[in-house]
Amino acid sequence: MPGTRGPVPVPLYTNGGQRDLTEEILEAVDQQAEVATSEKFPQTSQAEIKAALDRLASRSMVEYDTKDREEVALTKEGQEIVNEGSHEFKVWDAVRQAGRLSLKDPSLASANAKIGQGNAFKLKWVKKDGDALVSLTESVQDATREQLRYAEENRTFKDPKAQKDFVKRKLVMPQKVISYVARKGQKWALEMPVEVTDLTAEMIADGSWKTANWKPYNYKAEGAQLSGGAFHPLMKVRQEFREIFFNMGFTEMPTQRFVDTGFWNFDTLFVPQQHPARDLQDTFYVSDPAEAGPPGPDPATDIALAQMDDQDEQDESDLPPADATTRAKDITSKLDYQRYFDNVRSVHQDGAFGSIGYRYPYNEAETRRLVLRTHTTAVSAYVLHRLAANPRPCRYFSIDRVFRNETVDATHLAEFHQIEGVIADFGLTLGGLQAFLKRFFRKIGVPDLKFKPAYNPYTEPSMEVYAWHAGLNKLVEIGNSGMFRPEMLQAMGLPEDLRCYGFGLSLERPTMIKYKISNIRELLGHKVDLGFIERTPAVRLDRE
Ligand SMILES: N[C@@H](Cc1ccccc1)C(=O)O
Repeated sequence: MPGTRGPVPVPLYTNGGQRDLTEEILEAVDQQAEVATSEKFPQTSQAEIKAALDRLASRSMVEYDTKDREEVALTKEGQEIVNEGSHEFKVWDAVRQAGRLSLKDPSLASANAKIGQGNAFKLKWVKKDGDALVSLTESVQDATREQLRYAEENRTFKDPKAQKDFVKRKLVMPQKVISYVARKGQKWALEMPVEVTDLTAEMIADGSWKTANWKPYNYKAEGAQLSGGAFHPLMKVRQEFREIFFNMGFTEMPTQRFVDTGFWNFDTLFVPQQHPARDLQDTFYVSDPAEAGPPGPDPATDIALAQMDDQDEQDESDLPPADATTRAKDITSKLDYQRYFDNVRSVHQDGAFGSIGYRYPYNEAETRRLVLRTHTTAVSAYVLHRLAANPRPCRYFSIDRVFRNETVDATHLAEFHQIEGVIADFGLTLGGLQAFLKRFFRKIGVPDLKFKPAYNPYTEPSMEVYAWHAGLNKLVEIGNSGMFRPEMLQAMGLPEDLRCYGFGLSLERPTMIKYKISNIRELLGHKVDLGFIERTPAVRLDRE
């Protein structure tokens, strides 16, 4: 019944009847113009006092200043002297009680007793008499003990020189003490008003929101930590690279096949079957099952590829668009895997397409062996072979895992991510590859490349790509590249004048540089700090 009800009472004060520090501070400030809180609340920690003062200061109820001063606290030894007397006092006391105290007496053996003895001589409290000590006075004034007693009570010395001396003797320790001096603030009140934080329907209806004591918004408060999924830094950098590739007209290759055959991983790329890269020390072989069937189409890859690719073809064709499965099958039907296999064997064994071959007996069993792919070029070979169904200029890329049987150290793991690009076109030249690489690396903020001739079994010429590393002050290798060999492409059934660039680099290297990580195990593996993964911000490659 609006109108019949009075304003909703907004409780002004609260704290459940419990006395707390804020209340005590308010009371103290009410009684005294200025309150030195550390003296007023000697039992309360400075951190608690500060928290209470901050609560009051944020409401302008009090103001406070921070003061720090130096105090001394007794060490264990200093406390002992206060309790029992100084070392020299103890020596004198023992001598006095004994009348004569033999120098060999066990009570004079300790290090402290030696110090005490020396001091007692200096003070003329005792003297040597033959092989014993005798007292020279009936009573003494133990100044060391008195000074320490004063320091215990007052946390300081009367004489600053004495303080220095006592610190040096490790009888007291200096300490910095922070304290606060509080006084009334602009909105002084003896009790903490309740601050309203929620606007309710009632407050709007009865107008009490106008006079309510609103809690000011704290712009300095940090937001609550979000918990939830987070992209791995590698995936963030991968996304940057993907966007660069997409912007440059590349299509992404499906790379879900971590296990591949010797055929696609090595043979199609003319890595000879005896090549050291194929050794157990370098490559992980799968033992169960150890072999695949003969080389042939992989429907999963084909359909994924058809989903992303062949859009241009579709656009140009008069036929209604077919679904990816149909298109994948259509492409497969135009490919002759047996002939391709025979061609690969011929190039290895006897030479073909202008190549003299490696001239060794080709072992078919090696082609079927299952391996964890050692490079994503295995996928590029598969995709290039499919291009033979419809040879045309195209650009493909992939960014995914590869596996190598390497000794794990600060910069190497047994698996890493390879970024790979492939460009097929008619009449490509090596100069064009260099120009492309310069453009590509400029987009990720790496100018001024250097190229060094290199060797890959599947590219000729091949070039390692180097860039100047300002931090290390030297050229560092950042990638590998080349033009795929004609006997590789022609064996696939691609036309003679269709040429192909290939290049690859690791994803880990730019990621480690961007996130300033020097040990790869901070990025991958069981030692990774999940907090780091969760909190790392996205990076931007310095895209053009
Ligand atoms: N596969 C090469 C990269 C590469 C790809 C294509 C052509 C040339 C080189 C590597 O592992 O380093």
